[in-house]
Amino acid sequence: MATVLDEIVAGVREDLADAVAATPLPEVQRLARAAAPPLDAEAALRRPGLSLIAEVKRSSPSKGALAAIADPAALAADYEAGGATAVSVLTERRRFGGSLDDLDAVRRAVGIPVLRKDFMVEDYQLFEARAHGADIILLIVAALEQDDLVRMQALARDLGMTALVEVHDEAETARAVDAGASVIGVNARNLKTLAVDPDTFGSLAPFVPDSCVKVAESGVSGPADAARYAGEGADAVLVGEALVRGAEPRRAAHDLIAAGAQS
Ligand SMILES: O=P(O)(O)OC[C@@H](O)[C@@H](O)c1c[nH]c2ccccc12
Repeated sequence: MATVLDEIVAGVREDLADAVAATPLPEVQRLARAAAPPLDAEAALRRPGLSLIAEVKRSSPSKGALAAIADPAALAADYEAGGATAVSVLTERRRFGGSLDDLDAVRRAVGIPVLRKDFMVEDYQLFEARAHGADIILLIVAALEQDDLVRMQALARDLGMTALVEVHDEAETARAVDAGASVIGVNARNLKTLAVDPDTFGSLAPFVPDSCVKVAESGVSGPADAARYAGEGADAVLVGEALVRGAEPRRAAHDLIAAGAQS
């Protein structure tokens, strides 16, 4: 039976065919090489203290519409002012309501690294991310064959971007490490069932080498969750829903970082 992840990837592939028809690969490659140089996101994430990757997220497959984000640039600027290390922008259209327009708006608004958060299954999408100013791309191990994971990670590096390699279980963590990932994200949300298990990070962190940046993704509802992940060894937390739903994203970002620093 097709999982949610399979369905999302199928939709992404359909949209991708339209993108390639509109802007063929050689053109998107040219735009990627011509873009302003990428920021060193990995170095930023390695700075002491708990880093926050704050997400611009309109909808999710599990909860539907999360927030009417009228001005993604203003939201991202608030995240930066609150001390976020990087901004994640969901660009997947069908289930998350995102777009490359959101990425462009955020890129213009902030001076910190920007993550293109999408379901990357073709090299084309990496060039496209770079052309739109991304410094970080997401590679979901569960959505990729090992040779694709290895090749796409190398391509991200070649383009000067950082790959955030996402895992959900021990086997995927081993694949990420084998692929030479230097930034590993443990997603507490199972992309097959959409359930969040807050113990996922703590149980997988011991399998992530200390040389890697460890990112705890999903299910952070407030400062206590950020502090817990920091205590379990997270270098960074990736937070979406709690930030977009709140009234004061700048303060909320600040409070998450402060809680991580204390633990
Ligand atoms: O909104 P949350 O629970 O704070 O989660 C943010 C982020 O971890 C989540 O959006 C996410 C993590 N990995 C993904 C992969 C694809 C789409 C979305 C995601």
